[in-house]
Amino acid sequence: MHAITRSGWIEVISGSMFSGKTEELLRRLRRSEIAGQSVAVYTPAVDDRYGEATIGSHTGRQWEATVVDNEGDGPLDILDDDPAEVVAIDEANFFSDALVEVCNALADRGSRVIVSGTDQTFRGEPFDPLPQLMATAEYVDKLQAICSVCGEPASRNQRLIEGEPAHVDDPTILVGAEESYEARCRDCHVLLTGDRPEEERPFESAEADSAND
Ligand SMILES: Nc1ncnc2c1ncn2[C@@H]1O[C@H](COP(=O)(O)OP(=O)(O)O)[C@@H](O)[C@H]1O
Ligand SMILES: Cc1cn([C@H]2C[C@H](O)[C@@H](COP(=O)(O)O)O2)c(=O)[nH]c1=O
Ligand SMILES: [Zn+2]
Repeated sequence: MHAITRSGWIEVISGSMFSGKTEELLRRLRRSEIAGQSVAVYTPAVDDRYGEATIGSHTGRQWEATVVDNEGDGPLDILDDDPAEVVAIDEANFFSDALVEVCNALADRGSRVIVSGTDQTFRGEPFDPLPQLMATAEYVDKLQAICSVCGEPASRNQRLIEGEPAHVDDPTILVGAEESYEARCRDCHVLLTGDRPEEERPFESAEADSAND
């Protein structure tokens, strides 16, 4: 916390998938631990890629975490825990907007809050609640990966279903890594649009169905 005001602050680490967000989060946590600060790490229940109670990078580094219900008011549970000096929340893109309130309440109480998450959906649209977190934070780092097609810096998340670009109507949430996503630049990012025959839809999209009602 700040010495004079005793308030904390929010740091956001964002950018495309594979850009090193989790590695950077783990680096900051290791440094906090070396400094002898108390650290609490949270991960959403939806993301079980690295085992339930850990956060993990694409290179295999891990850190123990508390699993939090990411839906609705679930993130508010974090406020019931004793406030740690450093509070880290990974995969912020899976949480509801309640996470913004939680991060601000923790910072008001004096914690250094480090939030990591990708800021764009596979469509290239803002991925809530990252825009709100980035606007409220004191510090924002936006990282880029390497475009899998051309090798330029990559800001976008290319979703691939059975090797083919995803369709604009596909659901927003699809947990995954290399098997379903690539980092791509603006120029190489591809999104299928237009009508598709029912049998070519790789999976049912609740969002598309409700939009068609
Ligand atoms: N296209 C890519 N661009 C950059 N790094 C990549 C790419 N694909 C795989 N990687 C690996 O992913 C690591 C970053 O992993 P991670 O921190 O988990 O990223 P993020 O949390 O942003 O998804 C890199 O250090 C590199 O080893
Ligand atoms: C673009 C996009 C991503 N996701 C999911 C896929 C992964 O499980 C995470 C991002 O992980 P990372 O640590 O940033 O590599 O988000 C999604 O559900 N929908 C999307 O549009
Ligand atoms: Zn490219």
